Amino acid sequence: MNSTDSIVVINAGSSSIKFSLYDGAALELAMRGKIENLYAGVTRFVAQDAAGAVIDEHRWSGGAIDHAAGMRFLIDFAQSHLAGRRVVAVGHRIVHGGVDYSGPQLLDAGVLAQLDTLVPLAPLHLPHNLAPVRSMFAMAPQVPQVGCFDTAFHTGQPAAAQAFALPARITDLGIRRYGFHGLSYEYIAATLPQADPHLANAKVVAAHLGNGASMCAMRGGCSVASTMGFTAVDGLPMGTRCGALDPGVVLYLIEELGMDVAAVQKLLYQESGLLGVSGLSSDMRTLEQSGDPRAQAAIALLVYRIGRELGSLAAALGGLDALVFSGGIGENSTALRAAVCRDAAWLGVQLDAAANHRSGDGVRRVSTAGSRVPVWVVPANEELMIARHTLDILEQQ
Ligand SMILES: Nc1ncnc2c1ncn2[C@@H]1O[C@H](COP(=O)(O)OP(=O)(O)O)[C@@H](O)[C@H]1O
Ligand SMILES: CC(=O)OP(=O)(O)O
Ligand SMILES: [Mg+2]
Repeated sequence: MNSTDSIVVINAGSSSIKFSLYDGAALELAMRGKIENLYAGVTRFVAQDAAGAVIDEHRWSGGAIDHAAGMRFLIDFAQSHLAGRRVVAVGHRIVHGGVDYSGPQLLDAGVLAQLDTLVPLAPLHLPHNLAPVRSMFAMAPQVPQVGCFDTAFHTGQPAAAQAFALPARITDLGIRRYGFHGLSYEYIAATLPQADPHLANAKVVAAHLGNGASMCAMRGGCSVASTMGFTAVDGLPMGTRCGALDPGVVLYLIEELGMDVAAVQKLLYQESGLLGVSGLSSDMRTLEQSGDPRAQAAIALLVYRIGRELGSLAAALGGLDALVFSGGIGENSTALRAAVCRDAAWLGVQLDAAANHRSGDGVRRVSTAGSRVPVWVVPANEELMIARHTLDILEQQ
């Protein structure tokens, strides 16, 4: 890697595509951009330079922008802003690695074919994660591409945390709990001890609350348990996903309501969560600004489920030394942080109202000096983890 060599990172989520450009072996951020609200009423694109200054913005209305159109736009944008840089690798977030991929992986046609078989385990994500890899191979076959898996960080969880109480012949097929948002948790695990060295070996629960949402129990920076399981529909209610559900509900939907697999999948992944409960929107900002009681009911259900999971994850850890908020909601919603922390007072959590409201976009502590359990906000940075893993793989070639 010399100073004009760069790594491109692509993080295709369920409702957004983020990209970042990192320069040289020090992985200095040169530029980042995001298309958000794909498929929704107004899709927004914004690109920023390393200092955070906006260098371009764009809006589309009418729900016309899907993942493919978003990627085409981003590729055109990135190509016209490379300014003499040489792209030496592209790193991708890939949501599911199944049983076979427990670390970053150089991608090729064989790996892609294997990952295609995991699409039913992450229908909202994996097709959108894999499509840009194929477009890049078609455009620039000589540029190495690296896949970084959301599931990888959780592979060291204790056996009990990974198990469903199903017969061994089913478990042996790989039907077990995996956990997701691993790149986000890995970044938090790396960042928190820098903010407070006392937390290096601590029992930490981190909540990644974005359009997809999960929580992770970490001990000494390693994943011990997660609210997401076999798929990213488990655990907390999300923008459009239902979260944990009695499996009997699925049987009832099929047997008694006559729904087929596609209809059940659409209901659980795209019509539930904040959108389904409120009947209004999957977007937390919209719900918070709404006076409609259904919007408040949806937020209250999310807060309730976060509180229940927090107790469960603290039990998995045998205690709680710190609580971390991340993701679009966790970083920005002061009201949600306040509600969650109020309910978690019994665990020794005491939020500092002024610190919670103070605007800022860096790593920050938002609990009182006397709070037994410190509360931190750590802005998600899955992209930096992907860039680091991609560089590691490049250096091993
Ligand atoms: N200022 C804010 N207040 C409350 N919620 C916010 C704010 N900014 C963003 N959000 C919420 O964050 C969520 C999107 O999170 P994000 O992590 O960007 O999504 P993704 O999982 O697609 O990457 C949306 O529900 C959005 O409304
Ligand atoms: C795993 C997952 O839910 O991802 P996202 O938050 O990008 O939807
Ligand atoms: Mg996300």
